[in-house]
Amino acid sequence: MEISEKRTHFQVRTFERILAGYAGLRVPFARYLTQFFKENKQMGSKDRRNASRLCYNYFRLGHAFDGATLVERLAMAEYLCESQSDIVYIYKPELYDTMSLPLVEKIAYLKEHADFQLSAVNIFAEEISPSIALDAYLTNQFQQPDLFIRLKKSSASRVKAYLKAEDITFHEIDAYTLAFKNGTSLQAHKPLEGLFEVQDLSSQQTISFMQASPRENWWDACAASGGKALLFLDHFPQVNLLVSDVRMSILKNLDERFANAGIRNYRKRIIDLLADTSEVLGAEQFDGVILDAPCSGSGTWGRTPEQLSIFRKEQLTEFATLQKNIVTNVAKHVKKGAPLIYITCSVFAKENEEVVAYIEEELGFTREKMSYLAGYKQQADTMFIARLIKK
Ligand SMILES: C[S@@+](CC[C@H](N)C(=O)[O-])C[C@H]1O[C@@H](n2cnc3c(N)ncnc32)[C@H](O)[C@@H]1O
Repeated sequence: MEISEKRTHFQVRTFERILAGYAGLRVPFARYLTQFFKENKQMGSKDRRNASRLCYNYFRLGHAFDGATLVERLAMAEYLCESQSDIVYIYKPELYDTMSLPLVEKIAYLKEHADFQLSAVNIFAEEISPSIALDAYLTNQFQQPDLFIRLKKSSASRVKAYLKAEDITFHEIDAYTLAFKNGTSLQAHKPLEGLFEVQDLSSQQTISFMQASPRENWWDACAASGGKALLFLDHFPQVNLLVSDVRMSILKNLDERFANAGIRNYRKRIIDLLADTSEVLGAEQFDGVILDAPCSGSGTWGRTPEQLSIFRKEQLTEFATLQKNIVTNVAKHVKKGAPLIYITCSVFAKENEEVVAYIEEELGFTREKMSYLAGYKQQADTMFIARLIKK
């Protein structure tokens, strides 16, 4: 399409208006944007797509080029995130010719010619675990992660045949895991209903840390809407599972998802893991506990890049304290010799390795294994998982 200065300026004005309205708010940007579009019904779908792209690209810059103007920063973000952009053509024409280079080369180019510092993207870079390949992780923040689905064993070939017939592009990670470019809409395809779960690749990979035997009693202590619980029951259908969360509303979503998956046999409780858990559980102990703890979510900031600008340092300490308090309560309900599976979607050592050290030193567990699920290598989220055995 021909480059129109007038159209581009208009897009930039809209972008500025959206950002000005979001300043100081601490809600997820996606929620704010949906509201903005509702209040601006004159915007067509193309305008909305464009505005969304500019904002998300802008957020991906984090704190890099903090001293530059808003429009200069937007142009830099467009340069790094896209291979073509009218905004770069108009506001940073000197960069336009190198736009189609691979991302790593564009980063190298900006380092040399524009004093770009990759570590400025995430001002908490020092907190990121040494087990994460920092440059690869930060570079990956400039790309939107893929959409992943998990297929039911019984319907995997049916789903793949349908996708091929409908010409929907996907990448097969393994027999039951498919990746799609983000923005692919599968919800609209009625024949696929109930045949898959949307679940990030790293989240799917957590199953390799959970071995369970039939008739064992397990507890998913932060079940939310049941992503991990569904995965777990898919692999270990004969296990008795208790699911709990502090939020009643999210457990309603879990009920719906379990019903759609045909799972009826499970126990469900509302449990605040910061309160006295014996009020609900008594002295009950489990053959295995999954603790997918509340965390900064920094391993998923590729999907919520606004966090690079709005996350505060105090929050990291608050999360680490919360995690230690929660795990102290949960640990009492693990049988001797049984596993506690500790999971976060964070890349910060304070929420991961340091919590694992606390569990070992203060709560009487031995670490069997721990690992980062390095989603940044596969356009997915990054997660942390540890398997600890009660002594
Ligand atoms: C990372 S999410 C769990 C995601 C879920 N396991 C899944 O796979 O979709 C963490 C959950 O911990 C819950 N949570 C936060 N504080 C809690 C508390 N004090 N007691 C119990 N659950 C809590 C949140 O409501 C949230 O649903």
